[in-house]
Amino acid sequence: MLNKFEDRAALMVGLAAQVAKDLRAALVQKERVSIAVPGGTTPAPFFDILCHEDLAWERVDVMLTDERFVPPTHARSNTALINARLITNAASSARVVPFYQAAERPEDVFTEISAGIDAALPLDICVLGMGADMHTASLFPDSAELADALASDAPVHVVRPASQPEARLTLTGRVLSAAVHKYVLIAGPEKLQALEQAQKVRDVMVAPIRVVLADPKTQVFFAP
Ligand SMILES: O=C(O)[C@H](O)[C@@H](O)[C@H](O)[C@H](O)COP(=O)(O)O
Repeated sequence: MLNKFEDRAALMVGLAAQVAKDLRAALVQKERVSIAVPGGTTPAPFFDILCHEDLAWERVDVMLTDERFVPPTHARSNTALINARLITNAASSARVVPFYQAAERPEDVFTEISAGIDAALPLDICVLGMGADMHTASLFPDSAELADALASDAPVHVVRPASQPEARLTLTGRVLSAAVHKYVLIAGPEKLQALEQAQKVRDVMVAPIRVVLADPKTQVFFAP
């Protein structure tokens, strides 16, 4: 389902209201609730609104959908992004599930990070971004590891997409598609065009966003 908003401010308010509603409903049913959120340049205004929602954040596990394997001091760190913009104000008591640990290579800390993520699964809510190349999380069409990252039984996978400057850790296709509530947050005409293309393409290797688009319950939140 496509939820179109008149502008980006309304988009971010609309998605924050939906996610807060889902969190509150899940918190009535479960002791702990888990949510995965994207990095990148789009979601920060969404985080700025969601972080003020009055709910039992101390019972919420927050994780990324993917992380560039760079330290939190790095300008491209998604961990730094959510620590600054989401894990603050009312949401400061949420528990962040680590996606980064200092190491030469992500493979060196994979077991520990994977175990921490696994303990917080299945996801109650997953908010995903999407690139103009129809990637989502760090499931990129130009990644030699894509087939394994889609099929893996592990919760995360190390990928080294040709188009990206650093190695990445991404939630696997299985984890993303198993989330109870799935949302895709996109803005701008280029992303809408990519979405329309992804809905025509049947091959998840060409359009990795199909890991969630294939589920008719997935909701897309869009503004021009
Ligand atoms: O690490 C990342 O970059 C994100 O998690 C990634 O999956 C992002 O959602 C898309 O690349 C869209 O990024 P933009 O929002 O910057 O267009």
